[in-house]
Amino acid sequence: MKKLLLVDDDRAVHVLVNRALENAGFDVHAVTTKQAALEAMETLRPDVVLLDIILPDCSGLEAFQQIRQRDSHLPVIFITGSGTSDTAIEAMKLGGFDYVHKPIDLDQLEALVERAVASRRLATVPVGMRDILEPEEKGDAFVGRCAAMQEVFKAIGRVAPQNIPVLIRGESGTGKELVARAVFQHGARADGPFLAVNCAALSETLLESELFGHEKGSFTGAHERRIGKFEQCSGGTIFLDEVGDMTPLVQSKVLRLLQEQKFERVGGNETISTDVRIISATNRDLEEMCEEGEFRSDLFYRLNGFTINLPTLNERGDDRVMLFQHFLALLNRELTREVEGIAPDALHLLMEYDWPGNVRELQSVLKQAMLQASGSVLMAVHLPDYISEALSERTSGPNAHGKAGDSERWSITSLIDQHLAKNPDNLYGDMLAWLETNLLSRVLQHTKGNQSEAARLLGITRGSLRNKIRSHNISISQVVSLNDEVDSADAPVEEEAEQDANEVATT
Ligand SMILES: Nc1ncnc2c1ncn2[C@@H]1O[C@H](COP(=O)(O)OP(=O)(O)OP(=O)(O)O)[C@@H](O)[C@H]1O
Repeated sequence: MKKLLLVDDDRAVHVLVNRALENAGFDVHAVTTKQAALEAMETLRPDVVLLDIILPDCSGLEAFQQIRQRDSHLPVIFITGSGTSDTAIEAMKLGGFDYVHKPIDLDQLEALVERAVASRRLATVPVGMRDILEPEEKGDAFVGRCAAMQEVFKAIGRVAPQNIPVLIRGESGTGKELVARAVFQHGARADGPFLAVNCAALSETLLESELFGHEKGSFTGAHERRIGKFEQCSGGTIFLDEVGDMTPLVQSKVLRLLQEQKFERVGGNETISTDVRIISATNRDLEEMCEEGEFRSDLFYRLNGFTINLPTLNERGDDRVMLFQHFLALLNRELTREVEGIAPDALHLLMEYDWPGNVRELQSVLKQAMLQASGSVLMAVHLPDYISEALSERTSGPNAHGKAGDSERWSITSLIDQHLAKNPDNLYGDMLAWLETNLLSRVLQHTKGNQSEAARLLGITRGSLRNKIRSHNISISQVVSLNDEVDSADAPVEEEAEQDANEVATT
């Protein structure tokens, strides 16, 4: 259970917060003084603190500093009354997580404490880059024994102590966030703050304000000054996830920050100095984006002080078996089950499957299978149907489902119905992956493997098409060879398909 320490001398706030957060799974421990808070920290070991800015025995700021001396990564959210914003801003500059005003908006509070707990987890739960952690060890295991993963671990060890920006690249679900946490935890700034921002999750205005802060009145809704993550995180590390999704405006501001470690808040004139290390991650083809003018190449070079490339799950050989064991052990604990192994038929399917969603998909498939299974062994029937369907589709060729007689089986509605009947928990992702694979295969077949023409028809860039082909593991030569209409007159086009296929294989 997540533990929240509330420090406020107003007992009405105790009742309110308790009522709001216990439903969200928080154990709320309320005290009224700084002294009681410091004592509770020893026994309770809270995940987050909610601290009134004015306390009977000292100021909230003084209490904050003493709390942080005891636990430098503990997120502290301030509660402020009217007229105390300046003190709250001061606290943010010292590393406070955020603040809420009285009367407290309980929905906002719940969202904030959830984010604070997630942020603490990123900074403090150790990432063990060894084999599987023993169940009693606390932490997240970063499983990997294959050569490519050993290179990743070595790279983390080499670059973590240097104060240079690190760019982590890899398809979705390959473990980029785990790498970012490991770089931070093994770095010289491990005692400093670690904040993560997902650049794809916010609009341009909100992202700009989240990163750089804003002055009161700088845009509609900016009712007061706000401190941004770069200011809040001085002396620490910031993780910019999905960095390829930043707009040109935000890109130029981040570039200046990287060059000068200086910036202005949105709507402000004061130049603020900071000292942050940037770790960024993306699954996008930044080189292609630079060529297309979508990403600044000077920013790309600055972010890319050192690159760590994560292999796809398919490239990890027997690591997949280790990951099956690892997640079975974790899921046994989470679901209080005692599944001991995987039957040969299920293992065969799991080893043959392409895993477009990488480790995250593997985790979700095993969970779905465990929920289906009642005994101590996972069998093929417990796996989601799309795993065996993807394999039979691969053997019979992607155009097989266009044949007469198969139309009912492959109609989108019936496919959705089949999945719905199994009470899925990732139908959106599964269906999109299925649809995208079929769409791309069909169009590539139509263009006889010509990727430029396929990209034009699809209305996407060639780089984006190439990324999708790679992430769905589509073999262009196989798609083209299935086309009955390919004849000898198409030889030059086939050559291009071959060249494209090689390009996919080597990028
Ligand atoms: N090698 C690994 N060992 C154990 N768990 C892993 C490994 N790689 C990834 N995971 C787990 O898989 C899930 C997805 O990993 P993560 O969020 O780091 O991927 P990501 O590359 O950042 O994905 P995205 O690009 O979609 O944000 C997480 O639960 C993570 O703990």
